[in-house]
Formats: sequence, structure tokens, C-alpha cells
Amino acid sequence: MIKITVPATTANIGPGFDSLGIALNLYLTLNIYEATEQWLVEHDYQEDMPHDETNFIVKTALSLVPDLMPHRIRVSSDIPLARGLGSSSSALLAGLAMAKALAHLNIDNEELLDHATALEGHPDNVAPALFGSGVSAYYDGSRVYHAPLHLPRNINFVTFIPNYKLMTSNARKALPANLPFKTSTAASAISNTLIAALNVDDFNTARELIEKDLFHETARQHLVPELSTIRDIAHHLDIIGTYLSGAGPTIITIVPKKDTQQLIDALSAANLPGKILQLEPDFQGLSITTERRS
Ligand SMILES: Nc1ncnc2c1ncn2[C@@H]1O[C@H](COP(=O)(O)OP(=O)(O)O)[C@@H](O)[C@H]1O
Ligand SMILES: N[C@@H](CCOP(=O)(O)O)C(=O)O
Repeated sequence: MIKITVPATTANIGPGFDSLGIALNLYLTLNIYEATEQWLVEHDYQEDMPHDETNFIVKTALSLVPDLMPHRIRVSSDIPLARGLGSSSSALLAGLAMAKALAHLNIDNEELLDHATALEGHPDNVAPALFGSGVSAYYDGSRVYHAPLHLPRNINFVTFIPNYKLMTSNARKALPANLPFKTSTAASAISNTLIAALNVDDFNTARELIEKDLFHETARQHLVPELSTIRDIAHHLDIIGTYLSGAGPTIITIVPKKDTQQLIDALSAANLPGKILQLEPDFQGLSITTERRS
């Protein structure tokens, strides 16, 4: 049996729109069993998700190797769908990794990343899902340039997942078609300075810049009213950097570990409709293991 695991991801991290992302410790697991006549996809999603070759994971695998031999596969995942935690990127990478493993393809992670980004359209989820930890990336339309993002030690990602879904494609429709030159300069300066602050463990500067995004949050905040509520709660505790995870609706506050419980208690008391999780970075990224049955 071949087992593929891919972590969840939180993208943008405030001002790093389509560029910054961090892998988190929720996982999609894909088990690949025997070869079969037709693709057979078992899964435990509550959703109406195809069990045949029209399944997204199989379609992604076939985009890389069109004549891939069908197999019985099983997908299980604790990454919620369409919530801004990179479920589509995890499924997409699982499909590509399956094609690579079954067809014994000789492609490295760079090629895998280019292919995954071409399918996803932006690298900020697929890059950290592939490599683990934090990544800053730029896609020029054919190739991804990327570098690790330094993460402070002793932080948690206090994650509020609303009860409703928001498809990334819909949240992208809310974005402006253009940004004035002055705004773009400021937006990129904020993002650059956030990365520089993280590099020297200056968490005081970093957490302020996390909330100064000029690229996407203002345009999307009407879709996720909880963003301003959670920011207010977090600011009262004076510990905080809160941002819209990916395209939303999940909202994440990066917190020093010591302050985590205090924030979770305050968020729980607000009784917002959704789930609160305490997440941590994943440092491994995508993994493929082969288990031999005796
Ligand atoms: N394991 C999976 N198998 C099949 N399709 C999936 C899987 N995970 C995600 N998807 C597809 O991706 C969609 C969500 O993608 P998207 O809107 O980008 O949100 P997210 O922020 O979760 O990536 C789902 O509605 C579903 O169509
Ligand atoms: N940069 C993208 C990130 C989308 O992430 P997802 O987890 O919501 O798919 C965007 O903001 O649109």
C-alpha cells in the first residue's frame, strides 16, 4: 500500500496575498490499494463527492499521467472543505503525488510545485503543503520562485472556522481588478517588512504588520463579518495578529503559546457560530510512504 499525507495550509498571513503560506497540522491522507478495472474512490466526506475517475484527486493525477492505471484508493481528511485552509491544494498535491508514485515518475519537487501551481493558479497553499513550514513564493506564469519563511518559535495558530463555506473562486471575485500605484507600493512594503521582522524574530513588529494588509482583506471583509469581531476580542487581550486565512472564511490569530488559552477562552465566551481549533505549524509537508504487507 502507498500512503500519501498532505498538510493543511493557511495562506496570505495578512499582507502576503498569493505569496505567503504556512503548513498546519491538519492532514489529508490518501491510501492507494490494489489495481482495479476502474478507479474506485472511497472516502468519508459527508459531501456528495465522486467515487470514480471524475473525483478531483483522480482527475489531477490523470492531468500528469493520462494513462495512469486505475486503483482503489481511500481519502480521509480533517481539513474542512472550502474554509480557507487549503483543502483543494492538499487534494491536488495528493493527486499529483499519486501519479508520481504509481507511474514511477522521475520528477522532483520543483517540477511538482510548478505543475501544482499551474493548476491552482497561485503558489501560497501548494508550496507550504509540499515543503512544510512557512514559504514565501512567486509564480511568474511558468515557474515558482520560493524561499522558506522564518517562523518564530513558541507560537500557536488559534483558528476560528465558521459554520459556512466560502469557495475560493467566489472570494476572488470580490477582489479589485486594479490597485493604484501608491497603494501597491505600500502593500508590498508591508509584506516585505513583515518577512524581514519574522527573520529576526521581531514578533512585535510582525504582529502589527499582519493586520495592515492592503491587497485583499478590505475587499473580502463583508463576506466574513467575524473578522472584525475576532480582531476586537484579540486586541482587548493585547497579544495579537489576526488575519483572514486564505480566501476565508477561517480567521486565524497568531499567538505566543503562553497566551493561547486566554484567547481561546475569550473567543469561546463570544459564542460565534463555528469551531475553535488550536493549530501548530507542520514541518514535514507532503510525504509518500510505501508499506509492504507480509
Ligand atoms: N479531498 C478532496 N476531494 C475532492 N475534491 C476536493 C477535496 N478537497 C477539496 N476539494 C474540492 O475543493 C473545493 C474547495 O476548494 P476551495 O474553494 O479552494 O477551498 P479551500 O480553501 O478549502 O481550498 C471543494 O469544494 C471540493 O470541490
Ligand atoms: N491567495 C489565495 C489563497 C486561497 O487559499 P484557500 O485556502 O482559501 O484556498 C486567495 O486569497 O485567494
